[in-house]
Amino acid sequence: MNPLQKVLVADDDPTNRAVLAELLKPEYTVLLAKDGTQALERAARHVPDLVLLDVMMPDLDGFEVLRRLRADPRTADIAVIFVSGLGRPEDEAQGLKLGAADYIAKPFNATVVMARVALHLQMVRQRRMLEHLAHVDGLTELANRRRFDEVFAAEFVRARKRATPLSVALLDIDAFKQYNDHYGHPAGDRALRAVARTAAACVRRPGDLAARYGGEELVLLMPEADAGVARAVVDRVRDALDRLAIGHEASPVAPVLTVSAGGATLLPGEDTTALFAAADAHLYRAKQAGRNRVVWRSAP
Ligand SMILES: Nc1nc2c(ncn2[C@@H]2O[C@H](COP(=O)(O)OP(=O)(O)OP(=O)(O)O)[C@@H](O)[C@H]2O)c(=O)[nH]1
Repeated sequence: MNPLQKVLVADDDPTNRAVLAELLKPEYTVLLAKDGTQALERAARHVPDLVLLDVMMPDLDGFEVLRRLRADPRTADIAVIFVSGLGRPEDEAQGLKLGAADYIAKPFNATVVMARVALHLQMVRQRRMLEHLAHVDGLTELANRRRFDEVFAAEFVRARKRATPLSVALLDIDAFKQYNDHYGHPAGDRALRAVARTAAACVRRPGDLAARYGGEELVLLMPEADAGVARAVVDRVRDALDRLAIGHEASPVAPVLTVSAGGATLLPGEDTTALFAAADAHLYRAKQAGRNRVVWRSAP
């Protein structure tokens, strides 16, 4: 049992709240809400792993609270169990149709509540693990290409809607084949992890994403960064790698591991495919021009 998992108990009856809190406290972090409004506010602020939600509450009823939780991206995925005095099958069916994980009728049995809470929290952990595996590259621990594609599509929509800049940079390790040939594949893996860590440490703004696009190619997604800001981020990565000074005796470019980078900032009328292709084309130019440099698409 993970003591850090958070359970929010939302019930207008102080006795019910106290009973549930006492039950849950030894094993979970318990948060309390005395009505629907407070439940929504606490759920958005603390993002609990599970909500035990009363149905009949004075301001917003539990069904409405669940609808609003689902409508807010911050709380949409939180598991909800209804704990309700409405014990008719149609009430239970309505709760489950709205997307509740479970429905417990009052008066409840403490052992059954605890067993169901444990079961649903285990499912939450398993779902998170699957999401992690689906989104994270195993070697570098950066976001993987699938995750990048999802975030790129979402950030593109946001950038268009808000008329804010969106920049993409592709980074490719120079002479990495020679590195592997010279130092061996396990050392190549370590170097790749070091470059990934360095890149991740340099993209620090909320919304920024560093991902492994494939092989020895990383991609940085920088929402709200214009070309100047984004290029400075790539320069930071290159400076940090310089300081790290991972020896590369076999490189024709420098005695240490270097990267080439190509970047582009979204133009009016451009889609994600064209923006990515522009960054890629400029990476190619950086390689052609001798590697160990950044080439950014100039503004038209
Ligand atoms: N160790 C290791 N090597 C990888 C991994 N993914 C890709 N590579 C290697 O990266 C190398 C990429 O080779 P190339 O595409 O020729 O690129 P390069 O040698 O860096 O040449 P330039 O990019 O033109 O400077 C190949 O030897 C791949 O085997 C990985 O996960 N681990």
